Amino acid sequence: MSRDVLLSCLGLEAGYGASQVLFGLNFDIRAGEVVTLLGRNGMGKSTTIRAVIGGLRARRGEIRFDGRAIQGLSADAIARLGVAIVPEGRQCFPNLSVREHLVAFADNRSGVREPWTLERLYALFPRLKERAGHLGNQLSGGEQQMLAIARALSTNPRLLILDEATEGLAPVIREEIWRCLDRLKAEGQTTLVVDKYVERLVRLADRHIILERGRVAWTGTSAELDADRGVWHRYLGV
Ligand SMILES: Nc1ncnc2c1ncn2[C@@H]1O[C@H](COP(=O)(O)OP(=O)(O)OP(=O)(O)O)[C@@H](O)[C@H]1O
Repeated sequence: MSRDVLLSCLGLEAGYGASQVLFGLNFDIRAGEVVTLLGRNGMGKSTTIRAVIGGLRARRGEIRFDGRAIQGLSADAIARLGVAIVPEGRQCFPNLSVREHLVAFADNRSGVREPWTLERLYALFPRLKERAGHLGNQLSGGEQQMLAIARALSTNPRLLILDEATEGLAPVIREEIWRCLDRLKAEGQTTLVVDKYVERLVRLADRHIILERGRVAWTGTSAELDADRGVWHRYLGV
């Protein structure tokens, strides 16, 4: 049975000043799916995400979220519709405690019956419970990343987006983040992931979208990507 489309980009074009980066992207993400956006450096992954979250205006085309065109809305309005981003570089507040990060933005944007509570977030990331009173700038890189994910979840997003969330983390911490995403997937969290670790992403995600110079060059399931090393070589340089 096909699930409802939550996010779709239709002929999306975007860029910076005179340089066009996205040349008519088309893709869908259905409710409950975990989808990755892959591609070598500079192919337009972060630019796509910026356009989706309202940080960069689409020049042409349409971005639809839950059936509604959102490409003209502010980043704030898009966030309130239930799109949460875990940005590159974590961006925790240095002078807020862990607990404050998790209560200050709490909301139930997806209107679920059992929203994330502080207790559930601490159960997902026990380390954050141990650090509840620590300030953002007293946390390790891995703890900051967990906090960034937990903070995004505290808004009960309909779509969670992670942009290079494991960048610069030790392998053991990275795996901890992946396992948390496995659990979120099992709970039905729709997620868009940009990351480099294709081997691990094949185990985590349902589908993959590969960008090549601002266009969708390949899409397929994890089984299809796993079976075609030519695609890895051609588009991902691995
Ligand atoms: N703020 C900006 N101003 C001008 N050009 C930019 C800006 N951000 C990105 N670009 C350019 O847009 C193109 C796509 O960049 P983008 O960051 O979307 O790629 P990416 O696929 O996310 O790669 P990476 O993994 O390196 O972040 C690149 O040529 C990049 O130099």
